[in-house]
Amino acid sequence: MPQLETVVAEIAAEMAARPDRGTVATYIPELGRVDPNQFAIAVALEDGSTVCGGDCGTSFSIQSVSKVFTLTLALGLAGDRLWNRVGREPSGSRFNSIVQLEQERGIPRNPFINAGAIAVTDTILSGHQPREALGEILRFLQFLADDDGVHIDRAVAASEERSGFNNRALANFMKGFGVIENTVDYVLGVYFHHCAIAMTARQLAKAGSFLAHQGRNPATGHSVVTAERARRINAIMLTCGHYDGSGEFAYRVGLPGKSGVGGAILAIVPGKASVAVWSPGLDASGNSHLGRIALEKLTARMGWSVFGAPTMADG
Ligand SMILES: NC(=O)CC[C@H](N)C(=O)O
Repeated sequence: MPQLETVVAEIAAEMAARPDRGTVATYIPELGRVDPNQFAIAVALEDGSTVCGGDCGTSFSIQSVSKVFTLTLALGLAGDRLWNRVGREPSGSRFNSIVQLEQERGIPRNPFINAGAIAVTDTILSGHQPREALGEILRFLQFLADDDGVHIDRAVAASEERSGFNNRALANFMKGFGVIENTVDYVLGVYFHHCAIAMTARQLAKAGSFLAHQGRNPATGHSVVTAERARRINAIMLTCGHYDGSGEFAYRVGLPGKSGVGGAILAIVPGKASVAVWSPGLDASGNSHLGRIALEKLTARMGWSVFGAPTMADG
């Protein structure tokens, strides 16, 4: 097996040189200003070390990758009752689609599409002021990354607040079905701000590490969730983490993963590593174009797919 350091350096160099970079999201205007010529990869390992390549110290908007962490918090608060208001099936639809909600009585298909994540945020908000709920989410990420530098990008949050008509439609529609309990504007305020959390690839890889190691963060020694819960979150990441691109991601990369429209992907190699990649240009499903290609190369070269190591016949 090649050395991880060599593979990461090669991938960072290959990605920096590629002309095809995808298209940055513009429906949140502030994200449209990000330079697509950036790429970062960080691999957090069981011994607490992190192997990095590219723009690893640059903060980016984690967007929907935050939904892995809000799901973790909401399961901690509500346990399996959470599944009464959000499903666990892939949607096969775009991340912000509304069509299934009417047919399925306002219950979103899974916690990673926008509707599902808004319902999860509503669960975290219950019994709190919006500011407190947001503080809980931010502190959870700082705790997991073991780094107080994790912060909220207020300009991105304000930009989404101004342009989030689709999410307002989803939240109001669910409120009409009685699925959202709190004031819609409060729920959306917390949702927009947790999507606007900014992290570096190194911080994000470390924050995801508990999912690779049976619920325990190896860098800090903290038990975050039970092994069973970590396994189940990974299962939902594998089946739903890339929206209507989830099948393609499983086929090409073969890892539980969660993407965001800021161009980040968090991918989990169970028992081995937590990997964060970031490149702002997206593919047609709204997932990082080069991020996915980089992960495909990493899993192939390291033999890290959960579906089995490559053989000589793979070439
Ligand atoms: N896929 C994403 O990252 C979507 C998150 C974004 N904040 C939205 O709600 O549209």
